[in-house]
Amino acid sequence: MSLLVVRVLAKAFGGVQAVKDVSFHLEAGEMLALIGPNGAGKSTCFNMLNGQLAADKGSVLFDGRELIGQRPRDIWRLGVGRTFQITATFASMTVRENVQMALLSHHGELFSFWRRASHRHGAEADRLLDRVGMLHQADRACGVLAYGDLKRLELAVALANGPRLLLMDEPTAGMAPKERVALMELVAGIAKEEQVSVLFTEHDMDVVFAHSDRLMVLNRGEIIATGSADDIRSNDLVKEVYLGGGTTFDTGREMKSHA
Ligand SMILES: Nc1ncnc2c1ncn2[C@@H]1O[C@H](COP(=O)(O)OP(=O)(O)OP(=O)(O)O)[C@@H](O)[C@H]1O
Repeated sequence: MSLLVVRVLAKAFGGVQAVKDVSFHLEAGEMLALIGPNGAGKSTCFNMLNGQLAADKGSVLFDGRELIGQRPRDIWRLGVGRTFQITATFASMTVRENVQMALLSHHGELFSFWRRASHRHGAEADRLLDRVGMLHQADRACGVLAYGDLKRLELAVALANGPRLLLMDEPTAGMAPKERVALMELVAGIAKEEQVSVLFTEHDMDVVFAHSDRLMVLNRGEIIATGSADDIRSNDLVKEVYLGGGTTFDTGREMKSHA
């Protein structure tokens, strides 16, 4: 059985049907990209999957358990992690301390005072930092990190929870092209080696085509296409939605308009 099975998920805001009967599945270790123009419903989908937003209807089975109706914290505890468009780390703490905080939280030890916290889970924090290529910066304050390094740290923080599914909302937003490739190679490696499934949204089509096993295209709340990069590239409806038809997906293109 698939790790994640989403069935007829829907959400309206007033008269706007933001997500309309969305159904899909995600396998262990799979990188699935959810793409679509601005306002297509991607964030709304994500917010329902992790419990931040109540669905109007539908079902989200994660490893056989229903997530709809559960609180975000409980969904997170079940192993659904999330990284944000805006990086969420503590600027005054060191890189290592940020990961230690996440590990404390994972182990249900957040009642500890920080003085104790800084002495806990150091080895595990370093292992995670090594995994994301940040061990050499472990003692630096988070506030002075370059943006790309913050994103790596954010990934380590998400991994501290031992997720089996990672929801990544535009993980490479604001990064230089080279950094984008490096971050997504890292994520793809982790997905395969540790069998973590990744559902991500992304506007950079180079990133999407290079690093997803499968893609889903959302338009006006509905999935209009699912398939491999080649399937999606050659899909006339997708081209129409993104490009107004007629053209091809160019290298470096960011798909943002035509909602
Ligand atoms: N809290 C809200 N209240 C009212 N309308 C909303 C709300 N959140 C989203 N919408 C509307 O729902 C639709 C889908 O929005 P959503 O943010 O999910 O799209 P998106 O694909 O994530 O867009 P983007 O790529 O710009 O982030 C849009 O029409 C949006 O205006």
